[in-house]
Amino acid sequence: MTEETNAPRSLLYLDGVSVSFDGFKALNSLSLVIEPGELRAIIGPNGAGKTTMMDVITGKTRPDTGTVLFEDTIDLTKRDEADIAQLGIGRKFQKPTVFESHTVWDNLELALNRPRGVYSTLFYRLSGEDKDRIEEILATIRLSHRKDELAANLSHGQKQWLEIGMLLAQEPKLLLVDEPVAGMTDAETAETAVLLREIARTRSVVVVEHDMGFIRDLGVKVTCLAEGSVLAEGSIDFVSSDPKVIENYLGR
Ligand SMILES: Nc1ncnc2c1ncn2[C@@H]1O[C@H](COP(=O)(O)OP(=O)(O)OP(=O)(O)O)[C@@H](O)[C@H]1O
Repeated sequence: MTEETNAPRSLLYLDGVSVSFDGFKALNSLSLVIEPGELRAIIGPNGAGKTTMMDVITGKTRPDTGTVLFEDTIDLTKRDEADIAQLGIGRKFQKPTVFESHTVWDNLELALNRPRGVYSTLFYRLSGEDKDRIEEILATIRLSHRKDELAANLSHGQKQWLEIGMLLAQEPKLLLVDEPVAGMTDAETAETAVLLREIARTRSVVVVEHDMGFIRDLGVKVTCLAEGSVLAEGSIDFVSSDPKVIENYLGR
């Protein structure tokens, strides 16, 4: 028995999820469970269904069959994309999309999850609490020393971190991150593993990556997808020594 009896058992629950495009099964009875506070790595060859899985979770694509539940009871297949974002699922696409002509600070301020509407937008003043939250995010994303810099002047890796920070400003319960380290320097890649582990102390994170060194650095449970379903799941050593994974992915 845990003390928090109301806490969800699974944050995200996918069971038997299938999606077809013109008869081709992009997802083929995919089942996956993410626990509250879990950091999970997803690997798999091109076309394995990783992006389609993210699209199903965020409501961009409707599954043909299967169950997709958030916090045990919320049926995500019945919600639209805006609803799902509001429920606390944030998604970081591969390319950074920050406001280049704004400062790092302003990018985070714009992303803060605060009441919207004409009145609140016109008369909104940043509270002390909001400022503290922005400072905290800046520290998490390693950009405190660059807060007054225009986002355009950041390195590619720093732009990725800033966008992660903008998602954190919305306090997601689940953060989906697509190939964050593509194009990063080795130092930025190593730092990103540390950063995501820190973020996962306060929320769940699902990260899709091809960079096996980075996946190893993360040191978390790995799911390998192939042909739209789970091929193998477990520690990186377990998954990377699985003959099916070697044949379908690592050995290619
Ligand atoms: N909107 C669509 N219409 C038709 N086919 C699609 C569509 N979206 C995805 N597919 C197909 O579904 C399969 C799975 O694609 P998906 O993008 O989910 O794979 P992935 O694992 O993310 O691959 P990658 O590592 O290359 O990003 C691919 O064969 C792809 O061509």
